[in-house]
Amino acid sequence: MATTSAGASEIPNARTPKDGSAAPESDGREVVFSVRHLWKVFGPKADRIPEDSSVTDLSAQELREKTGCVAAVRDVSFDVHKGEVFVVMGLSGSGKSTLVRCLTRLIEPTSGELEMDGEDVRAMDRTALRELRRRRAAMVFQHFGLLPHRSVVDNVGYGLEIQGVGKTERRKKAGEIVDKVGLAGLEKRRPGQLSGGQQQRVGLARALAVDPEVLLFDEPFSALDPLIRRDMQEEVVRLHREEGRTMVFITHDLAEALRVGDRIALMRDGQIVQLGTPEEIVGSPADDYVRDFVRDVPREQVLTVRRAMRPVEDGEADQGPALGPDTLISDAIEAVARSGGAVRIVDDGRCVGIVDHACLLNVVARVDGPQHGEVAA
Ligand SMILES: Nc1ncnc2c1ncn2[C@@H]1O[C@H](COP(=O)(O)OP(=O)(O)OP(=O)(O)O)[C@@H](O)[C@H]1O
Repeated sequence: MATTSAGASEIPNARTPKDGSAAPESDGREVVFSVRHLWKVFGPKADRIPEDSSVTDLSAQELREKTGCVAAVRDVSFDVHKGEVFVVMGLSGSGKSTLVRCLTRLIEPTSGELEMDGEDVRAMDRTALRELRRRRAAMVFQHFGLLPHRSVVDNVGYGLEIQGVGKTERRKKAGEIVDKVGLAGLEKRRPGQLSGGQQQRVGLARALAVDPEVLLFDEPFSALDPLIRRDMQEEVVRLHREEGRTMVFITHDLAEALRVGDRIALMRDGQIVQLGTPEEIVGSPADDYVRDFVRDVPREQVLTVRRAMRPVEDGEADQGPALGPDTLISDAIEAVARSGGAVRIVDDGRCVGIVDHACLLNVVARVDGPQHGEVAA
């Protein structure tokens, strides 16, 4: 795959044909949620909208004027892979919350296919749905909904209580999770005696206590001040690294999306305009909207040397310092500055490219040099 084309051919398109021929590829990875042609329409005769080809291509505003309906989610298809942090990002009103609530049918989809672990979620009865929400895909909300008269440890154990787990076992398990999220020593406090960040940790701990396969976060940190927010983002990344739990994370904050996401689905007017890794979104924006969105991102902190390296010339393959192909441009800049010359990019013992001052600067300055895209990763 050429470095600059990364993502373009892999981006699952939100508006895939009805026959599913362009359904997203999962690269052989295990799929937790599989979503195909999902629609959620609010308004009169909403269920007719996805079927009616005379209105499905209208803009959000035209659709509203013509039908009185809002298509909060429009023909969206994607997979969430096991063990990834899948971020749903977009401006206010783009459909993030509606889409994620559709995954566990907290909002009932209008049409489309929806599976979790191969099971048809739309066909589930009330009992199966309750089980899904309680044990399999737990939601962490922005307003954490803690019980004010209960202690931290009892709030954390609440989900276990609902499951009928006995008090001793509940307290033991809740105590372990309290430690895990950095609340040790605060077990007996009431939520009102905690800071916003600590309360959010309790909310997170409560979701973790039931050991769900997937954690769904709805803008969990947007009410927190920036430093605590940063702390919580690191907490999520740490938990994810240690446990490999699958997470779906809604945010309208690009920096947050880039920090926590393995892949990001960028939404606009109910559609996914681009789905890719942070590097693909920042390095190969799908259209002007995405380009505008990522314009102020410090590219050197997101892009790797794969996008900067030039072909190896005679005599360069065996000498000089080496870096891995996943090294961030910012780290490579430091390495090149220290070495005073070119640095080899070595993958699996093989020199696959070279970075020097010029090609690193080209990426930072958004100049596509002649080497750009010519080196196979
Ligand atoms: N119950 C409803 N009835 C009618 N329209 C709705 C309803 N819920 C959401 N919408 C509309 O659907 C669109 C998507 O809303 P949604 O809340 O999913 O967006 P969002 O990206 O999560 O926004 P925010 O970041 O502000 O929470 C918006 O235009 C919203 O007004």
